[in-house]
Amino acid sequence: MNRNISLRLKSCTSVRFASYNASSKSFQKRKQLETPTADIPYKIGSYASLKLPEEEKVSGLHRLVGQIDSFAQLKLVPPVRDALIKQIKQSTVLRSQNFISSTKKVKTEDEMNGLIIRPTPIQVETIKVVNSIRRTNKNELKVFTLAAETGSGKTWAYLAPLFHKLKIEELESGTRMEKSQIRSVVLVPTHELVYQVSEVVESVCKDLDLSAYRWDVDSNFKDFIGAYRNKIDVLVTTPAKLMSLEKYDDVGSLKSLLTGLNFCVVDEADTLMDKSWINDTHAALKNMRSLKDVLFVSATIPSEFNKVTKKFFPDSIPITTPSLHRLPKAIEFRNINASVPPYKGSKIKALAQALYAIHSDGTELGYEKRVIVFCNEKKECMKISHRLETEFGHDVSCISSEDAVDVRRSKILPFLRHPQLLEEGQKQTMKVLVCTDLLARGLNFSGIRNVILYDVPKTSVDLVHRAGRTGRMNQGGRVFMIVTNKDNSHVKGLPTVVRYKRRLA
Ligand SMILES: Nc1ncnc2c1ncn2[C@@H]1O[C@H](COP(=O)(O)OP(=O)(O)OP(=O)(O)O)[C@@H](O)[C@H]1O
Repeated sequence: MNRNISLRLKSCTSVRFASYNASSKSFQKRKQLETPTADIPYKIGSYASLKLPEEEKVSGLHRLVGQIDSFAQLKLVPPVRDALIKQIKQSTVLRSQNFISSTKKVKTEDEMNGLIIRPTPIQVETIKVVNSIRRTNKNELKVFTLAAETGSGKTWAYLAPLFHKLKIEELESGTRMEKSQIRSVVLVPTHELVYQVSEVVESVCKDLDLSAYRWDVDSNFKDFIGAYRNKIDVLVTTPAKLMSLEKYDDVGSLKSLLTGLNFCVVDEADTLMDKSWINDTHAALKNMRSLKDVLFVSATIPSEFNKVTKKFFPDSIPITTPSLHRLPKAIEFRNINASVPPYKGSKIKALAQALYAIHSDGTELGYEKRVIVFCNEKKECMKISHRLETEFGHDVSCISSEDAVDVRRSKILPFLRHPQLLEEGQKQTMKVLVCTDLLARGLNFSGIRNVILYDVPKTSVDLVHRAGRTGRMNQGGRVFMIVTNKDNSHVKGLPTVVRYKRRLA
């Protein structure tokens, strides 16, 4: 960081995050709204954007969570269980703060080191329900809507039953398993997610002697068709990219290409079922005629998504966790009021000061710090990152949908991988990523400790996704939201809502 600027900032104010006058009327009013005991859902915008399934449909599942403490208690073929545990261990960051079952109070040394992996609530529920549904009609379509808080291990919640079913089918059909088919597909909204999910899928497929294929912008049709002729066990792609297969002469029709496809996951379903994506998602699903299991997976259930799934799949089975629509408990949430001195209404100054405070707060010792800044509008991102770089000397990357996919990937990578160790005696470094949440949705940023919301998110859905890039899998994280006096009391009350674990609506 530019030394002059950091000194100026330091002299302006000590590390300062806004506080409110506790005697003011608005404070008193807010206090009433935030009564910790009240389990009334808390709205961010002017209307409720989130919806919960009926209590009686999920209460039995919630009871299950306390009863199961090990993957061994869940119905999974042993190679799948072993591969799952191996992959999770490889991907864990900062082992000592890894997920440890809350039902078990005494932590052994292995647990403290992250060597014992226990299923998270959403993993318990999904594996139990999807793997145990007994079919009267073996070919009957079953649709599941699976929703749990961000960073709670939803990827493995759907991959475990998917791999389990693939292995069971193989055992049942022996050597009669047909070639030239796609057996399952995982649909995600962005190329970044195709990459992230397929990395996990590919590594597990190797252990399970299955084949994975990533059909993405940089894939080549000749390779794809070669893989298809040998059988693709898991295809990872976006709905639009899947539909693009229709344009190749060798394919004939997408329906025939997808004959034999039994299992489909629609990951980040709240995005893939919203109005800008639904046409592609719907078109892709319509081409899958032999589906037996469809899993819609999401961190939130927006009202619109709830309406659409109810309309198309009235018998869908909800699988949700007790903490759905609450921010992860490991998150500490604070507001920064940009209307007060020294910012005097300048959000960019408030942001620069927050970054400076994070940079010098003595946390993450020995590691490069990484901070993610979310804005509401694409065009704002460029402006903000430019000013942070030129006026305040920060090391900033800005993701834009106009960047080529590989450029975007290289910008995001330093934030996805584990934090880098600094060399002995090296001065603290810090990288900043400025983006909108669309490109960051679902990305498993590894060990990110600080997120800044430059703009107040427009809905609870946006808030959940953005804040959820930190505090993943019970690792601690801080979220700072820049507010102004113009924001309403509901917005200003969010830190208390998060502290008391109130549900968002
Ligand atoms: N049972 C477990 N114990 C410990 N770590 C786990 C477990 N299951 C998954 N993880 C790890 O937790 C991290 C977050 O998982 P994942 O990305 O699946 O979260 P998610 O619920 O899909 O989040 P989002 O809603 O943001 O997409 C990953 O690094 C994953 O390897």
